[in-house]
Amino acid sequence: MKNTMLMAQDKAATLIEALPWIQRFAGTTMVIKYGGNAMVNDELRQAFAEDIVFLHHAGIKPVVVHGGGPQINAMLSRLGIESEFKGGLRVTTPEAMDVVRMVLTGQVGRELVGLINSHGPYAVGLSGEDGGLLQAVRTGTVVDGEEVDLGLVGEVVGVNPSAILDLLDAGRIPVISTVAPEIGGDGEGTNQVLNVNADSAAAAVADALHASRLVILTDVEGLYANWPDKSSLISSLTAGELRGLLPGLQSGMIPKMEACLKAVDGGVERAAVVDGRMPHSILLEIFTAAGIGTQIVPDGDES
Ligand SMILES: Nc1ncnc2c1ncn2[C@@H]1O[C@H](COP(=O)(O)OP(=O)(O)O)[C@@H](O)[C@H]1O
Ligand SMILES: CC(=O)N[C@@H](CCC(=O)OP(=O)(O)O)C(=O)O
Repeated sequence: MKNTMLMAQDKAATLIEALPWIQRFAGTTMVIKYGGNAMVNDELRQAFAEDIVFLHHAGIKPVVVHGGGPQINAMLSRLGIESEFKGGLRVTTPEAMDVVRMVLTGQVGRELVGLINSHGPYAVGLSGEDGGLLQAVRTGTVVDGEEVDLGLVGEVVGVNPSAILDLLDAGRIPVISTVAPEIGGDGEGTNQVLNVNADSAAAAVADALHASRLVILTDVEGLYANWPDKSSLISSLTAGELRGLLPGLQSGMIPKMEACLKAVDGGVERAAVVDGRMPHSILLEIFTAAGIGTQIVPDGDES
C-alpha cells in the first residue's frame, strides 16, 4: 500500500515538473529532426509518435523533419545501385536521386505520418518541393583539402514556410522530407531536385519558423568531447564553445553540430542532440529541468 502511494506521488511529481515547461513553451514551434538511425525498431517509432502527439496536446506546435539514410541505403542495395559518402554526404547520381526522393517522400515520410495518425488525424506529409518550401543550390565538399563533386547534392539557401504555417494554423503536424528543388545562379528553378542533409535542412526550417527549439535525435547520447570516450558527454555548451570544437569533430556529428550552431545563430533559443535509442527522449529533453543529451545555447545565455 505504502509503495503504491509512493509510486503515485512519483508520478504526480513527474507531471508537476513538466508544468513550468508546458507554460513556457505553449504556443511556440519546435522542430524535431528524426534521423534514420533512431527509427530502428517499432517501440522507438511508436514512442516517437506518442511524444509528437503529446507536444501537440501540450499546446506546442511540433514540426517533424526527417532523414532516412539507412532506409535509402537499404533500397539502393536492393536495386543494386552503388552509393558512397564523402565528407558525411552521399554522392548522389541521377539514378540515386530517384531512389532518395522515393524513399524519403514515399516511404519514410508516409510511415511517420501513419504512426502519428494512429492517434488521430494530425500529421500531413510534405516534401521540400511542396508549396515551394525549400530552395537549394548544389554543393560539393572538401576532403583532405581537395574539392569533391557530390553530384545532385544541395544546401538549403531558402525556406518559404507558408505551407508549414498553413498546416500549423489548421492544427496539423507537418512531417517534412528533405528533398529540395534546385535554384540556379539566376535565382530561377532548374526543374532538378537535390538531395540535402536532413540535419542541415531541419536547422534551416527551425530558423525560418523562429522555433523555440531544434531537437535532433540520433544514435548516441549526445556530443562527446573526446569521442569515443563515453565519460566525456557534454551536457551543455555555448555557440562559441561549439565553434571552437567543430574543426576537431568527426563525420556523423559534424552536420548535426553545424545544424545546431546554424539554428542558434539564427535565433532559435536552444538546439539539442538527444539519444533517439531511448524511448521518449524528446519528452525528457523538453519537459524536465535537467534535460538529456547535449544542448547548445546562445553565447552569454548559460542559464
Ligand atoms: N564527438 C562525437 N560525439 C558523438 N558521436 C560522434 C562524435 N563524433 C562522431 N560521432 C558519430 O556520429 C554518429 C551520429 O551521426 P549519424 O550516424 O550521421 O546519425 P543519424 O543517422 O542519427 O543522423 C554517432 O553514432 C557516432 O558514431
Ligand atoms: C546529402 C545526403 O547525404 N543526404 C542524406 C539524406 C537523408 C539523411 O540525412 O538521413 P539521416 O538523417 O538518417 O542521416 C542521404 O542521402 O542519406
